[in-house]
Amino acid sequence: MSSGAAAAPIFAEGEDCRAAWREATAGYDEPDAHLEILGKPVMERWETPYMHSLATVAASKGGRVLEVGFGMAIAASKVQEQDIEEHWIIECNEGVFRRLQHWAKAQPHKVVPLKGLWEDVVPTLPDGHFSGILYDTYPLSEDTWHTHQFNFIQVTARAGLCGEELGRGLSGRSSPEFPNSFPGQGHAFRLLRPGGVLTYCNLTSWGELLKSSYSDIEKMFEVSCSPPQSRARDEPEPLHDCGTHPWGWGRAKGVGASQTGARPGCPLTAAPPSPPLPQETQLGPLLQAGFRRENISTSVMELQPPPECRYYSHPRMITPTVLKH
Ligand SMILES: C[S@@+](CC[C@H](N)C(=O)[O-])C[C@H]1O[C@@H](n2cnc3c(N)ncnc32)[C@H](O)[C@@H]1O
Repeated sequence: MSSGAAAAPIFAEGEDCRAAWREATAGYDEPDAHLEILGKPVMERWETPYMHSLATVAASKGGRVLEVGFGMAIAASKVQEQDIEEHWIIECNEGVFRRLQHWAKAQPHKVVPLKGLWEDVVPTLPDGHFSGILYDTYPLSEDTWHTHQFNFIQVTARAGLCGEELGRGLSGRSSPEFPNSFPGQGHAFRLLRPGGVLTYCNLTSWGELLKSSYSDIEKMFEVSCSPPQSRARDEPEPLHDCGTHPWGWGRAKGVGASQTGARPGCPLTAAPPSPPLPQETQLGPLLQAGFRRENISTSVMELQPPPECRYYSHPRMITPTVLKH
């Protein structure tokens, strides 16, 4: 790959691959070292130790594991080596899904392949169904490049609900659109049983942030922020800006008020937080979804990507472990 290609941004301004992604060719190369879809570097074999780290966390509680995004089956194969009962996998691309079906036939533990965008499949899955979740999909548009994982993690916002109601989960009612999505619970939190574990990544985002904004990968994940002290222990993090994080998270493109159903006149929108945090802060959405700070940890591994990798050049990679109490 030329250095020109290496320097090109992964997404051009306004680029949106959503409509074409499902039918697009899954470009696995001959040594099975790379997967490209619509010219995007979706998955590469050098990530193997990192994928194994994520898979080990996701399978660490045994039971039924949900994996979102199949790619090259690197993580999935590691999950299958663990002491689990079932392995449910969501994948939206046709070619990748065919590979998943073929791969599933040879696995030691039951595989449940689920075809479609996770945004369509996840709301159909029952509450508390999984002991572990591994979320590793791919941004399908420039506007979700840095934030798609938050759509899976953060509290579901519904038009007509003020941020305060959502943050406290007061209404506790589902919507006809998403019968299994309750305001006050993000998808990940809802799907996990108590004691279950979530792990996830967005390397296409994190690789970019580590080029442009951060040199310390743990800082990139956490960014220093202290939750308000006055909150009761069991109370979820309140929202701000009708669906945004109280310290400023959520005003990023794609997760702003228009998407989260902001209600004009919501008193929380009147006072913008200060100082705002960068849009990519990982901790805020996890806390807002109901996970507790003391149950969120990370481990860092050394792994040098090959120089030709377009999306990641940092020599360290971070594995989150997020336990549901
Ligand atoms: C980075 S790869 C996953 C790599 C995998 N963890 C591995 O070890 O090989 C991301 C996968 O997520 C799929 N994907 C992207 N967006 C998705 C969505 N919204 N719903 C379901 N699958 C999605 C892509 O087609 C791709 O196969």
